[in-house]
Amino acid sequence: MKVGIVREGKIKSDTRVPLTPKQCRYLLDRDRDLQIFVQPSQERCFNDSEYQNQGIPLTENLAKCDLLLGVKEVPISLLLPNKTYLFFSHTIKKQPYNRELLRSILQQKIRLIDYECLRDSSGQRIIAFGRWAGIVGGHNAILTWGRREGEFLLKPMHECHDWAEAQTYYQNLPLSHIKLVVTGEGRVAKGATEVLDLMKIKRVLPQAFLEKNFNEPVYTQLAVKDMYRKRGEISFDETHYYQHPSQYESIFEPYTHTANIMLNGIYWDSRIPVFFTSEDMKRKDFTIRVIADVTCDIAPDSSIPSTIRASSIAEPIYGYDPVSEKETQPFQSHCIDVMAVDNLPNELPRDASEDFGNQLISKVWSELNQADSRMIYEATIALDGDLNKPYEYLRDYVS
Ligand SMILES: NC(=O)c1ccc[n+]([C@@H]2O[C@H](COP(=O)([O-])OP(=O)(O)OC[C@H]3O[C@@H](n4cnc5c(N)ncnc54)[C@H](O)[C@@H]3O)[C@@H](O)[C@H]2O)c1
Repeated sequence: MKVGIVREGKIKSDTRVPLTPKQCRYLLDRDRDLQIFVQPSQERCFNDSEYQNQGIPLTENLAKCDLLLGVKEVPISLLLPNKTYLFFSHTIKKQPYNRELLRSILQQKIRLIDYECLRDSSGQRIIAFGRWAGIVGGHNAILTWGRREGEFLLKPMHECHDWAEAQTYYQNLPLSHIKLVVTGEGRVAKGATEVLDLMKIKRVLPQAFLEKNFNEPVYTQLAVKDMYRKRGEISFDETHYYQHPSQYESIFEPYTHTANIMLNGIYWDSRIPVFFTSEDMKRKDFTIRVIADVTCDIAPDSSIPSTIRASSIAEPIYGYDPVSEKETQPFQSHCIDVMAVDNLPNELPRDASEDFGNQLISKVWSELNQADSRMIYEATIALDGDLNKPYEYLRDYVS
């Protein structure tokens, strides 16, 4: 098999890679029939010479490759027809901004396998950058609070050499008695709580978070049962909830009167209740002043109405005025600060890429070589110029 690693084209400053130079070498040493080529790039967190030093040839033209690996969406103008591509396509929620991309993939008879759709037999995603998004999201939430309150300046993660350096700043942060609520229990939420634990922010149960005053910074983490209830019922059936989220309503409101900081780490789609509305955000007793929205769906199709755009690593924070519902300068007392960077793992690209490549090698690589792999079939959105069966529901989106 001939594999090509494409140069990232969507966000040039996205420096992540699907396989590090050493991981390429590892794979080559174990498979004589494998060849790997890398498109040169000035931007990658692993530079061209690091690939060359591992004996991986650089080439602009990847036309000879069977499988092309990227991270973010490959721009339409760079797609090669009739190839197999593996990248995050952000099409499965019918995202309007990627409709043309999927159309073009179909027209060019490209086989598209999406990392986001690779799942194990229990339906769990098996490869993701989520933990790193959570780690950087947790860091940025506290960084934003420190700047907003003028309490301290935390070095931005992307200015740290690596994750190990960032951790050295967590020991003695002069944090006031904040209350921070983390939503979700997946990779993002776990990464975020890793940071909060390292900062020695005390973890408390949701009920204590709502009812007690603390003389130290605290956080709580909410599972789905803490965030939703079936309309007209008290008991909560998680299996039923996941099957029919639209029959449920949010019970997040008490946290909007209690928390200072919210870190959103759930998966969300339009069937799922929103946490609060823009009207709720206008209320005087809405205490949340910093929202680190790692989930980062853009309003109005978002669980958080103040996420009106994605922000960038260079300028991660914007203000949101709840009265005008418009963007403002950050760090103003009457406004809420929003951190909505949509490529957070790229603040720690080497750590995140290495972790991602390890997951790709250990959980996916052998499946790619099996013609009848169920895992690959179910993650294949397009092939032979048509939608794959599990993605038939995208027909109206592309037609
Ligand atoms: N901003 C970024 O750079 C960035 C990077 C990676 C991931 N993300 C986003 O973060 C979100 C979470 O990613 P993850 O890797 O933690 O996913 P995950 O699958 O590991 O976890 C998702 C969590 O969301 C919650 N959840 C799932 N279904 C839900 C539902 N129907 N209703 C309410 N909550 C539900 C659960 O707590 C679950 O554990 C995704 O939307 C992902 O796209 C953002």
